[in-house]
Amino acid sequence: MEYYSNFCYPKKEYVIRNYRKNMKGFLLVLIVSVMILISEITPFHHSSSLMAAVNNEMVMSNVNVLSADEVKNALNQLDGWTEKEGKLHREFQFNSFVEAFGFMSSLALVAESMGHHPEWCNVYNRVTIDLTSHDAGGITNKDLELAQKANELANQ
Ligand SMILES: C[C@H](O)[C@H](O)[C@H]1CNC2=NC(N)=NC(=O)C2=N1
Repeated sequence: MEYYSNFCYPKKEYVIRNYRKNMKGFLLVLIVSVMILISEITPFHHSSSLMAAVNNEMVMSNVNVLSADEVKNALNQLDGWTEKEGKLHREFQFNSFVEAFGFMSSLALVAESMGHHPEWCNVYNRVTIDLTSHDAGGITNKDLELAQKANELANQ
């Protein structure tokens, strides 16, 4: 009975205040949960998956393997690039390792933003690049695009 004396037991107002505080927290959690639930079932959610579908469509439309003639014609516009073992191939030479590596860093960012990555090799001031689209199983427009970007970056 000592334990329940006025001295130890929290005052009535304190209990009520704490209860209200807890209720506030509970309501907040409830509101956030309902908001998450609503966002999952409203068109906002669908529109984001719609955008993903549109993006995917754009990516997919770019992955047709080019014919031998198409590659040959495209190579006429691409300085320094040849076709080697079914891949676009070029060797770049720079004045130093730092320049070569700077070029690779810049092109790496372009490649990442395109979701398309080169096979490449760096020895001191030389960077050898081979481009093919692994998913499509041959050379595609994405390889031409990346080759063009590589030329632009190397000429800067
Ligand atoms: C899922 C991802 O986007 C694909 O695997 C990408 C990644 N980078 C790629 N890079 C290259 N060169 N060819 C691909 O087919 C390829 N596919």
